[in-house]
Parts: sequence; C-alpha cells; structure tokens
Amino acid sequence: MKKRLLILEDGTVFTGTAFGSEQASQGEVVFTTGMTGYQETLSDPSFYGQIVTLTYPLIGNYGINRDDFESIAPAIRGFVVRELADQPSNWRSDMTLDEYLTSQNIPGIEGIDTRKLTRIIRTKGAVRAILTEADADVDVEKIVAELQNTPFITHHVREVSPKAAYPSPGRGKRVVLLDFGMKHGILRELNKRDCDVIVVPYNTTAEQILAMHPDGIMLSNGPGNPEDVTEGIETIKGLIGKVPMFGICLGHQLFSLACGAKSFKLPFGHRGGNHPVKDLRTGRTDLTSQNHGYAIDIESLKDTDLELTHVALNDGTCEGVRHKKYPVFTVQYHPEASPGPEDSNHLFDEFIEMMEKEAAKENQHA
Ligand SMILES: NC(=O)CC[C@H](N)C(=O)O
Repeated sequence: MKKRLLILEDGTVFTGTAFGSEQASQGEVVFTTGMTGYQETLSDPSFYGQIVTLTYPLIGNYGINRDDFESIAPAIRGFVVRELADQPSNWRSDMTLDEYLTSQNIPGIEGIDTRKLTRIIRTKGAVRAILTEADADVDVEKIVAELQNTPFITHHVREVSPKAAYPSPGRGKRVVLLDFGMKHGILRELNKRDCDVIVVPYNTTAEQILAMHPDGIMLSNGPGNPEDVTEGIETIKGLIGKVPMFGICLGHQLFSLACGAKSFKLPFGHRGGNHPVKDLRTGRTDLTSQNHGYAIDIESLKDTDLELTHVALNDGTCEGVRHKKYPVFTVQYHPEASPGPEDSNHLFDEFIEMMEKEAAKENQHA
C-alpha cells in the first residue's frame, strides 16, 4: 500500500494510505457530515475544486452503483476518509469506491484522523491543501509556502455548466433551467412533475431565455463564489418580474445578489444531511441536505425587495428568501436531497403551483 500525504496550508501534514488515482492534486478542503450518500456527494458539481473529507468513519461500504450519480463526471479534487471499505456489500454495487475514483482520475487518502482534520477546518476556516505521494524528496515547507500564495479560484461555474442548451422534454410546464453546475436531482424532480425542461448554459442571456417562452425559470446549484458569476446575475436581473423563478443554493445566492443583497464566505460552510432549517412563515422545521460555503447576509436584505423566509437553526444564517412583489422564491439548501432527507421536496410542487397561478392570471388578462 502506497503512502500519501495531505499537506495543509497551515503546515499540518497527515500521512495516510493512497487509494484512487495516483495523481497529485490541490484544492480547498471541506468536510461533510452525511453518514451515507458518498456517491452523490462525490458527483455533486458544487464541490468543483474541493478536496472533500467525510466525518463518518467508514466510507465505501455499499460500493458505487449505476443510479446514484448527480453528474456525469465528478468535479471534486480529492476524497479523504478515515476507513475505506474495500469489499462493498450491496445488491446495486457495480464497483468499489477505489475502482471508481481510479477510473475518474481522482486521488483519495485513507487512514488519517478525519476528526482532527475537521476540527482544524472548524477552527481555522477554509484551508487550501495538497494531496501528494509520500516520496522522500517532498519539500513540505516549499509546498506550504506555495499553498499560502495560491489564491482560491472561485469562478468554477464555466467548468461545469453545459456548453450548449439541450431539452429534457415533458408535456407540462415549460421550465428553463439555468445550469450553473446542476445536480441531476433537480432535473429529476422537474421531470417527475412532467415539466418540459430546457437546460441552458450559465451565460445564456435573459433575451435568449424569454424567447423560449418559459412558464418558469429554475436556477440551479453550482460551485464557487456567487459574486464571481456576473453573467448569471445579469441574466437573472433581466428575468425578475417577467417569469416565476425558483432557485436552489447558488441559484438562491445569485438571485439575491441580482436583487441587491450581499453574500459572504461562511467560516467553514454547511455540508451534510441533517441541517435544521426553520420556515419563518409556518414555524415548521425541516431537516435539510446542504452543501454551501457562502451565504446571503441577512442585514443586506433590508435594502431590497426580498423577504427572509428561512433561517438555519445551527447558526442563524439565511436559508431562503422570497420576492415581495414578484413570484420568486429561493432556498440555500437542497430540496432535491440526493443525498439527504426529503422533508422539503414539496418546494418543487410549490414551484409548479406558482407557475400555474401565473398562467391563470395571464389567461384572465388575455
Ligand atoms: N451547492 C451550491 O450551489 C453551493 C453554492 C456556492 N458555491 C457555495 O458554496 O455557497
């Protein structure tokens, strides 16, 4: 078994065993607390450029199957686990996690103290790191100095958004899905409701979208800093008030920025499947699936036409907004789950109802 190192920008070195690809890689290390769902996690495009550590100590035990991918190819930079299960047991399993990561050219490291790593991220915030083979000539000091001088690359959306529009037809509502790095779960939920979906790249203009005569717009999740996705913000500005919209995660952040709110980087993000979120209008708390490193500043909503609708019960940050004049609502968490609890799946039904209501209004005026 080959040794591999995970070197953090603060100089901490973890020595573990290599699995997956032999390639060295660099990225921001983030932790996720989901106990299951590693296949969906590693294929979620929002993790582009990140090395993911899982706090649950045994990963890989049900293998990798055909059905649970959230994208065609994973965008993560590395996978860090306490103990890798190399003999998966599940009727759906097609291959081991190790075999899959090797095939996708993604390096992994196992056998390190993932609790210690998580505590470092919780105390110090986002950390840049490198995964590399443990050769005798590894110059840790040089690597640390380089890491400290490497800026976080934040506009990853162009890497994971499709290059051209494509349809996912249905006989129901026409939804244009602005794909900033969408998880398949979002498209799955819309198709389940018979939506006639057209998926479009992140830099599609409002005019191009309106020419498709949508009943509604879906703003997807995606990687990186929302402030950097200026093309998406411009497009959304051109759509507000014209078509009903529903936004998830990055889509929520971009819509809020388009309305004049501000975003900021959370100290260590929200990633996992058990984040309690309170709906301020109903008082109901949903357990939610989350994966985000940025959030919308609640204070900044005061100067906008947005109403705060949801808050995170763990840290009080913004988890959802609604436009006061137009039919738009957005959430920071993942109602499509994949992986995680499905408590808030009803939001997709609310989106369909919102589009139906708007269409009925228009028919009255016609
Ligand atoms: N899942 C997402 O859409 C994440 C949004 C954004 N990249 C963040 O980290 O906050």
